[in-house]
Amino acid sequence: MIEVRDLQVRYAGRLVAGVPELDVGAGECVAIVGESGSGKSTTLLSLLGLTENADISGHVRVCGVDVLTASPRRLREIRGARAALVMQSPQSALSPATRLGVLMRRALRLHGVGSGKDGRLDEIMAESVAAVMLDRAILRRYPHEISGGQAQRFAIALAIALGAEVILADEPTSALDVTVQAEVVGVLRRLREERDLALLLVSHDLALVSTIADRVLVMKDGEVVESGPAARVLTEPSHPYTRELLEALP
Ligand SMILES: Nc1ncnc2c1ncn2[C@@H]1O[C@H](COP(=O)(O)OP(=O)(O)OP(=O)(O)O)[C@@H](O)[C@H]1O
Repeated sequence: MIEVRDLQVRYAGRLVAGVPELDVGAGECVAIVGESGSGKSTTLLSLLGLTENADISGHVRVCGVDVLTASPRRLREIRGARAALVMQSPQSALSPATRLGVLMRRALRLHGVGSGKDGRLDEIMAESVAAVMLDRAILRRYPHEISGGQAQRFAIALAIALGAEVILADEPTSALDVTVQAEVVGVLRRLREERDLALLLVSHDLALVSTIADRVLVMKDGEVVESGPAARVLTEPSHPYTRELLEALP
């Protein structure tokens, strides 16, 4: 689903993200961890061709599309629909005067989901909301009427309704309190298993990562300093920086 080789992202000549190798298959979860400014978000955004003004080299394939050479049209086809980005505070990205149901319906129509005469649109919306354990009544609410955890789950529901095969999540739970974080992670974990989603997660929260990721990439100052199975990296880190991150855990 995601295949990265020798990715280098530079701003004004400075290397801000260098990733030699990153693969995420269907049903897998890979996490990128590291301190603020280490290049995690830049890596994630570059996978959808969303790093404006950056010089990018290497090979990036997402859902079969060669991202670095694809036309804007081809990129628009995978963005949102096949590969969805879930950000830290999705509420701010939602139009404030539009009910969530209207917003979801528009997004689905835009991508041609549930179109035709079979009237599947309502069914798809109801199914996706149920899949993230939200009450259907949420579709009648406005963005300011829902909590951060609900907004996060709605963003995931939207991705599912659109038929996403890949979810790229940037600090999906860091704005939430601990109980709600666990709920959102639980939803992601279940969906990954039930729907074979490929999940790439950016987080500075190693405790969270240990509960969901199969593999971990540790980034520092724009470079991957360590990578491997989560169980190994998080228990027997080989790089001093990873040890530092682990020691900083409460
Ligand atoms: N559009 C841009 N133009 C110039 N520099 C940028 C741009 N976007 C990011 N950077 C720089 O790239 C580096 C990596 O930033 P990035 O946001 O990827 O880090 P991060 O690890 O995700 O940090 P955080 O956890 O704080 O989001 C930073 O030094 C940042 O200032």
